[in-house]
Amino acid sequence: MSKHKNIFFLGYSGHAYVAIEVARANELNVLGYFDKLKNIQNPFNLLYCGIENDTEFKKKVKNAYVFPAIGANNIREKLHRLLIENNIEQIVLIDPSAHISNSAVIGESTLVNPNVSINSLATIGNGCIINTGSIVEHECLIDDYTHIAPGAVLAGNVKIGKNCFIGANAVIKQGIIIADNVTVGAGSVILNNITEKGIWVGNPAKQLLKK
Ligand SMILES: CC(=O)SCCNC(=O)CCNC(=O)[C@H](O)C(C)(C)COP(=O)(O)OP(=O)(O)OC[C@H]1O[C@@H](n2cnc3c(N)ncnc32)[C@H](O)[C@@H]1OP(=O)(O)O
Repeated sequence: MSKHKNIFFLGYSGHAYVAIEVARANELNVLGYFDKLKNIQNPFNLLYCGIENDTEFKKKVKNAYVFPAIGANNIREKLHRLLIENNIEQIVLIDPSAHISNSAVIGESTLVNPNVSINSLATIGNGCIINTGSIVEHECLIDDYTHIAPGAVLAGNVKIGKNCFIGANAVIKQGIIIADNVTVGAGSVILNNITEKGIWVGNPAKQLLKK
């Protein structure tokens, strides 16, 4: 049972659209959004509430959750830190179609999209995105602000650092450890540990070194 019935969003574009629908699937009432600019398309007819760092922000979001719904890991991290600094109520948004083991732990302000599976004893940090249809197997550890894109598969005991992006349909072999700030390309297959930040692509994945 959620403590509040209402929620505001930080950000209102593609990624937020999915998060808003997940919130509604959890019977939360979406009151509006904060962003730098008003979204002209406004597909969900939401109220524009201004920017999140004005002096009235805390007052405006009283008695509601606030969810940082920005795809870029570094911006989502900033917004999550703003929520902590202002002692604002956070929530984990999990689509009802996701399978979450009772022994899994999921941090605040993380979004779990439709048809995800998170298995036994997996631990997921704060402000992560576990995107549509991805699989997080037993005992995986995913650190804060990491995005697991649609269809990616993390086999058992995989450890992924902070601020990583694991591309759509990537596969990470069991037991692999990935450092902070790593990007894995769409469809790539990781068979060895990645110990430094950078971009890895292909099968088996190799570091992408820009010319
Ligand atoms: C709901 C959502 O939409 S969530 C978002 C889901 N999106 C994704 O998963 C996309 C993930 N992004 C990628 O795969 C990107 O291609 C990245 C981040 C790996 C690389 O992007 P860039 O740095 O712009 O690389 P760029 O496109 O210049 O390609 C550089 C080289 O890497 C190769 N390459 C790029 N991506 C991949 C990949 N996924 N697998 C294999 N090779 C790749 C390119 O073919 C190119 O090779 P070349 O130099 O021999 O021609």
